[in-house]
Amino acid sequence: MIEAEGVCLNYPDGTMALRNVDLHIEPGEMIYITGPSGSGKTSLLKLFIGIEFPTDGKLTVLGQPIIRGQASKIRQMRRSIGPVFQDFRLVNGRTAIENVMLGARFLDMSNKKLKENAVIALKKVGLEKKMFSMVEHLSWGQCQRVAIARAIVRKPRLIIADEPTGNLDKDNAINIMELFASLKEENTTVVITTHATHLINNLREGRLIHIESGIIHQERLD
Ligand SMILES: Nc1ncnc2c1ncn2[C@@H]1O[C@H](COP(=O)(O)OP(=O)(O)OP(=O)(O)O)[C@@H](O)[C@H]1O
Repeated sequence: MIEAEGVCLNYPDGTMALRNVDLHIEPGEMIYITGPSGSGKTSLLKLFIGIEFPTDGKLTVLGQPIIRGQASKIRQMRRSIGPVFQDFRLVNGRTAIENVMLGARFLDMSNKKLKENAVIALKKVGLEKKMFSMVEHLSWGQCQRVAIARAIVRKPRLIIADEPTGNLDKDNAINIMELFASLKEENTTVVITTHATHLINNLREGRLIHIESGIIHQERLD
C-alpha cells in the first residue's frame, strides 16, 4: 500500500521536515501518526498524497512512485485515496450532501446511487439531520464530519486524514475513531495524524508512528 525507503523531505528554505523514513504499510492497516507541532506529520501525509515529493529516498503509494514529472499518473492514483484535509476544503454555497457527493463525482455511478451512498456516509458520521444545510451554516466540527463523509463515500482503498478529530467533542471523536477502525473490514488502509493519544489507547488496535523532528519511531498496538 505504502513503501518508503530512506525518504527525506527538505523544503526549499532548508527545513529538514523528514529524515530517512523507512515504512511499510499493508492493506487494511490502521496507522496513527503522532508527534509535537512541527515534527513533520502533515509533511508525511503530503508525500503520501503526492503534493510534495521526496528530496531523497524512494516512496511508492498504491504502486505509484511519488516522483516529479508523473502528474497525470499521480492524479489517477489520488482517485483511490480519500483525503481529509486540516482545512476541510468544502465548497461553500453547496449543501452537506452535495459536498459529500462531490467526493465520488468521478466514479461510474448513477446520481441516485451516489445520493444513497452520500446519505449512508453522512449517517456514519452522525450528520444525517444536517444533510440539506449549506456548509457555511455548519459548525467547525460538523464541517469536519462532512469532510470525513466525503472521504469515505468513494470507498477509497486508502484514507489519509490530517487531525480528523481535531474539532470534535469526545463522543464524536470516539465515533469517528471507531468508524475509521471499522474500515479494516473492507480492507481500507487508514492513515491519520492525531493529538488524541487518549483515544488511541482506548482502541488498542493498529500501529502508532511517532515523529520527533522528522525522525519516525514505530510501535504496534495490537
Ligand atoms: N512549505 C513549507 N516550506 C518550508 N517549511 C515548511 C513547509 N511546510 C512545513 N514546513 C516546516 O516543516 C516542518 C514540519 O511541518 P509539518 O507541517 O509537517 O508539521 P506537523 O507535525 O504537521 O505540525 P502540526 O502538528 O503543527 O500541524 C516544520 O518545521 C514546518 O515549519
